[in-house]
Amino acid sequence: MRRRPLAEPAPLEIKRPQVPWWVLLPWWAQLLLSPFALTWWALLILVKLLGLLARYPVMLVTPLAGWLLYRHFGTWPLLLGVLVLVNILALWAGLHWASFLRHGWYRLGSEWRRLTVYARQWRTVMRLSELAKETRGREYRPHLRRVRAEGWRDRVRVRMIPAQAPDAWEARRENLAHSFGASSCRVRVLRPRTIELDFVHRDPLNRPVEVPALEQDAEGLDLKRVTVGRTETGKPWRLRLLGSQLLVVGVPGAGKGSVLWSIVWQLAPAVRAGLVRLVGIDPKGGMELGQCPEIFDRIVFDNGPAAVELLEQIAAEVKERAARYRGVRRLWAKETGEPLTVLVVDELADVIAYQADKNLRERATRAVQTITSQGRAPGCVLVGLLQDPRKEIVSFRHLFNTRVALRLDEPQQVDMVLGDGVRQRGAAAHEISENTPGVVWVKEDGQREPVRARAFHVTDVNLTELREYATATDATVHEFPAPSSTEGGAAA
Ligand SMILES: Nc1ncnc2c1ncn2[C@@H]1O[C@H](COP(=O)(O)OP(=O)(O)OP(=O)(O)O)[C@@H](O)[C@H]1O
Repeated sequence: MRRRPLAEPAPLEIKRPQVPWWVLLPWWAQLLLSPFALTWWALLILVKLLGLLARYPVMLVTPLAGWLLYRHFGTWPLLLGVLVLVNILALWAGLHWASFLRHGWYRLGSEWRRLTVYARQWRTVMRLSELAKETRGREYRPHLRRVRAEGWRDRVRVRMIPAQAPDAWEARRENLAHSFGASSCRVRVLRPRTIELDFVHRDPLNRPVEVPALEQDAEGLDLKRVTVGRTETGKPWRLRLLGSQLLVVGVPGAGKGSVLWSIVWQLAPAVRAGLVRLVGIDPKGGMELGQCPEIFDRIVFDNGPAAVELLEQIAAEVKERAARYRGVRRLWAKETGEPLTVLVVDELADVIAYQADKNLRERATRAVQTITSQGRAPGCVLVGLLQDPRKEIVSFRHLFNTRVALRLDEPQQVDMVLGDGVRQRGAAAHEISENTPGVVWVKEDGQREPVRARAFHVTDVNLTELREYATATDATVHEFPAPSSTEGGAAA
């Protein structure tokens, strides 16, 4: 009788050995193909070497030049060469620190960090974080492209593997940051299949940005590029006011006030010169705008009938100006002979959503919609501040073409404020620290990339200065040219 085995044999758990196809060719065919194969390999090695040279030019060329100098001329010329190089670099740094940092120090830093951090660990991190995939014996691994170190962050460009989406990287941001020794990691989509990872080491916006001195006249002010703070790359944060409608959203204490006062601060010379007219509504009883009411032409401190009437007057002004400009000009300019109207509504929701009187609420909503949808060309700008960006509160967010997200609670709120896909490009407003009020993510229509910036820190002392400035009597008033006969005729 046959005895049954005690246990089933385990399935064979080894990989089938794979041999290259050319091994199976007859020897004469291999001999015939060998010159082509050798040329191919030589070309491959050459391309690899050129690739290395392109990635590490400073780190390869400098020692190579030193070695050649030493071989041909000896030790002293080498030392002399090193001395000359050090002096040139010191002179460069002394004369133009910014360009030395950008093209010298950061260039070397990029190569160094690529070699010692990213290239060294790339394969392991990709495999362990399951961003590399294996199928039918072949491994697909995301490709490490350009690395740029900028001191506070490293920008690492990556080509994703087929069938991969940026979401996979979004979900592993923490893992990647820890693996590469950064404090956080942002994912930005550059184009199909190519993303850029920002490995942030420190926040360049962790210190408040001081307000500049008040300008005495409005000569240098460009209403399409009003500087209201500094971006994380160290450049001025410029907001487009002319031709814009602005929505500023943030949780309480996020620093909405600083965005608002930075705008007013920079507009003050134009207000004094009569080029800009500021109108304000502060439903919180003047807690915010009441700090410097003198700068406003008209101001209302509640969300009742007075606020609604003011909104309706501005909406009527929009329509009247639009009728006059029709066929004459496409956008407000100084030459129209009338000021740009900037309407600031602190806590917009109090006027259009929380007002208990349905009639007032609806009238306010209609007026705000008219201003935001038609106000751009006739020179009426709405700066609306908001805590809650939900659709039930403001259903016409799309009418604001510049959107500023301060600190928010949830990722969904970021999408509501900045629009779909902007968070995927790195604008993580829900991750702004409580310790950095005034830090924002801004998205302007027509600009692909969102910008991270910090508004000026406008203190109580600055606001006192602004009050004095607004009430000073020695201001130079801008002389508007007489409106052209066509515009005047249309108005009549
Ligand atoms: N840009 C900034 N730089 C430094 N500190 C700031 C900045 N903006 C605001 N702060 C500080 O953060 C705190 C809250 O700011 P602010 O009152 O402007 O917030 P808010 O969003 O307007 O709050 P709320 O909705 O309650 O009015 C204040 O103490 C202010 O000094």
